[in-house]
Amino acid sequence: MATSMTETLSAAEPVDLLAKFDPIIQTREQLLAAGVEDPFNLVMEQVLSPTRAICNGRDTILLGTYNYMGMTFDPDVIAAGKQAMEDFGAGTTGSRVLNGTFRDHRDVEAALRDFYDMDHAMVFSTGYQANLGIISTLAGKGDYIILDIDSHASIYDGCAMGKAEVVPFKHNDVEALEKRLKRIPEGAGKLVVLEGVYSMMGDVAPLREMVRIAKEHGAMVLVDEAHSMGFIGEHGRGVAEAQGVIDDVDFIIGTFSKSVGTVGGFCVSNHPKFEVLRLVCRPYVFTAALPPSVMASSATSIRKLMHGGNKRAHLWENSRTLHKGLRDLGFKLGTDEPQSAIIAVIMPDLERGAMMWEALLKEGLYVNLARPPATPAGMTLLRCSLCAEHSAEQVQTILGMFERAGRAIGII
Ligand SMILES: Cc1ncc(COP(=O)(O)O)c(C=O)c1O
Repeated sequence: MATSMTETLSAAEPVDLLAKFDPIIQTREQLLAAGVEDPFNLVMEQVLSPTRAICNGRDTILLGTYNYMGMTFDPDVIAAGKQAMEDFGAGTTGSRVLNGTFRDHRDVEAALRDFYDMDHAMVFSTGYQANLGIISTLAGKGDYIILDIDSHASIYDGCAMGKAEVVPFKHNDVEALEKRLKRIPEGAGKLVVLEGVYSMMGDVAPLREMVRIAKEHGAMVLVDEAHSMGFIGEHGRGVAEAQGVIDDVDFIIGTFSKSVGTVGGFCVSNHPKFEVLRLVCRPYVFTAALPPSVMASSATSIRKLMHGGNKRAHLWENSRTLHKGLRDLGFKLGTDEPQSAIIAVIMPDLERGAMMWEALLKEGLYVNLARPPATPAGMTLLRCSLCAEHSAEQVQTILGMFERAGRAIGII
């Protein structure tokens, strides 16, 4: 006898594939029940400048964006995007290897080659996809990826996709890296993956020593410079440049979603066979290319970043002032000295971190509430990221807000 469709569907109770996330749902509900505003429900209703926005109805200083160089509102960056949208339309509707390569995709890759003084540049839809694509394509089954344990999720996902053997080492520990490299079988393919600046704590990698050790052991080196492009190093090329090892790095990964102020990701390299990656890298081939407007804005921004000397100096000044001010107030910080534009304020626990985050928001300050699993060692952080457009007065205002909120919550 034939069973009806409804009977068949109601016969078996489905295993709820979302049930494994119950602890996350509970933590969130506890915080909401304690009256803490939902950090995931923040809406930028109007953006007034790179450093100010109306968020959830409040005029707010932005101290938690990656708009390090304030390029989102640069008039030339906006004009280039508008013009490209008029000339080429809103989107590409195709992969780079089919109908998705427009004039501005070529141009942004030329801008990247000039910026890094490298032979090859390949643009992806995001930095996440750049790591996913480049790492999974370079290192596959039988190869080894030796990576800092605090690496960004996109690096881990790239490793998982490629199925290489993953060998993590203790964060920023040169000896641990060497030990791991020594254990890898002779003749195996090896890719050492590092970041210039680690985005949770804002600390910088000892690339000079690490790149040397990697090379001594016959490994290729990839450095993700997402959080250093534009303001670290003599030409803003990042930590590898600042530490004098950029010529020994095989692949640099970067993103447009931070200093460049748009969206997109990239890899630059001097490797003579680099261009083959365009044919074999799945997250490059099997997705639509970014709109020409985004590419034109990005190219303009990158070229302006090449001449960003004064802005860089001001960003560093802001970073030093905020770091010293917070330390003097008694906050526990992620680094002893400011090493980048990110300053991590370590909270005693998630609950007080969330309360502090909310108190700051009520003061009119937005910072990132960073929590496990994104953070190292289960820490809760209030992550402050500075912009070259923050004025000296704004930095003082920010310190006043931290002082009031910190005293109200009892953290200082
Ligand atoms: C180190 C690092 N790599 C890659 C990415 C991904 O960049 P995107 O936002 O372009 O996907 C990020 C984003 O935060 C990052 O911090």
